[in-house]
Amino acid sequence: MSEGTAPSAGEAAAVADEAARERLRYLRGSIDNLDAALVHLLAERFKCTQQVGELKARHSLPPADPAREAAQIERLRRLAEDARLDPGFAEKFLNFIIDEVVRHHQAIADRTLSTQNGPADG
Ligand SMILES: C=C(O[C@@H]1C=C(C(=O)O)C=C[C@H]1O)C(=O)O
Repeated sequence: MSEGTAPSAGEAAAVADEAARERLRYLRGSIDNLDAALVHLLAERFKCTQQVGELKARHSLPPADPAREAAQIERLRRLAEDARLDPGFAEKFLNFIIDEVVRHHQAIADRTLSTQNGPADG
C-alpha cells in the first residue's frame, strides 16, 4: 500500500483476506484444543466404565442397565437444552458411547466366564 493514498480495492481485499485467515487460524486453534479435551475426557470416562465392567463381571451383573441409560439420556437432554446444544444430537452422542461401553462390558463378562470355567475342551 503506498503512503498517503487511499488503498486500492485490491489492497483492501488483501487486508480483509489476511484478517479472515488470521481469524480462521485462531478459531481452529480453539477447535484443536477442544478436540484434545474431548479425547482426554473420553479416555477418563472409559477408564471408569472399564472398572464398572470388571465389577459387574465379578458379581454376575448384566453388562447393560437400560434404566440407568434412560435416566442419563433424560439428564443429558436437559443439560443440552440449557447449553443450547441440539438435545437430539446429545442423545445420539451418548447412545454411541454407551453402545461401545456395553460391548466392552459384554467382552469382559465373556472373558471372566471363560476364565472361571477354564479352557474349553478340544
Ligand atoms: C457404565 C455402566 O454400564 C453401562 C454403560 C453406561 C454408560 O456408559 O454410561 C450406562 C449404563 C450401562 O448400560 C453402568 O451400569 O453404570
